Amino acid sequence: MIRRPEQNNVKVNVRRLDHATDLPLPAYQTAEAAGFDLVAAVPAGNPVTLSPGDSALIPTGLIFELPKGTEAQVRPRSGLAAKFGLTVLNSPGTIDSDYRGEVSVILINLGKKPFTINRGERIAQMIIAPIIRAVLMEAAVLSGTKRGAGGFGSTGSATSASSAQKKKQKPVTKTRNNKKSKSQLKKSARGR
Ligand SMILES: O=c1ccn([C@H]2C[C@H](O)[C@@H](COP(=O)(O)OP(=O)(O)OP(=O)(O)O)O2)c(=O)[nH]1
Repeated sequence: MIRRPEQNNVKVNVRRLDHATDLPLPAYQTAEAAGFDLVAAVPAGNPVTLSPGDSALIPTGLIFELPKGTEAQVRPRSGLAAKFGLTVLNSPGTIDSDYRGEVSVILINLGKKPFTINRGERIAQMIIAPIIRAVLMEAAVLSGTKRGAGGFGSTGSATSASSAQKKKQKPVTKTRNNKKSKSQLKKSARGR
């Protein structure tokens, strides 16, 4: 269901820990931004440098009290990913609504150069989203579908299982004595 933006607003209590009181509270940067940025609450005099391939748990100094029925997702910032190869290792990180600990961001440097994370640096973004909780019911028989167990590229690509199957089923043009004619041999030599 598409709702007007103002209908989507939910109040979220957020507590700034002692090591983040001087850092700005997160805020949406545009009227319709889906997420707000999280900043690094690393000590000012002790930035974290990630060498290529390294990862680290970066504190945000924030604790959220998410409303029941919601979650928060920690996602990468595309600018950092595109420019430096810096991304969120477990993206999207899941923040449960009953979590009352500090939110941390697991950053990994997939780039080619070391990247230094300074205090206050915008390192990731957080999206608040509704969740659906399933009531799992064990069942021995499940309803049938057209797809069945097909997956992992079973539809739509030239190399898919179904088109490979079709190729297999293509009738073979036989020549006398089941041998290829000279012209056919020439054609297959050209890769047709
Ligand atoms: O990027 C993340 C992911 C998780 N968390 C916090 C909030 C979340 O509610 C809690 C647990 O996360 P998750 O369920 O992903 O971790 P787990 O490895 O399954 O641990 P647990 O057994 O504590 O659930 O850790 C973060 O601060 N940052």
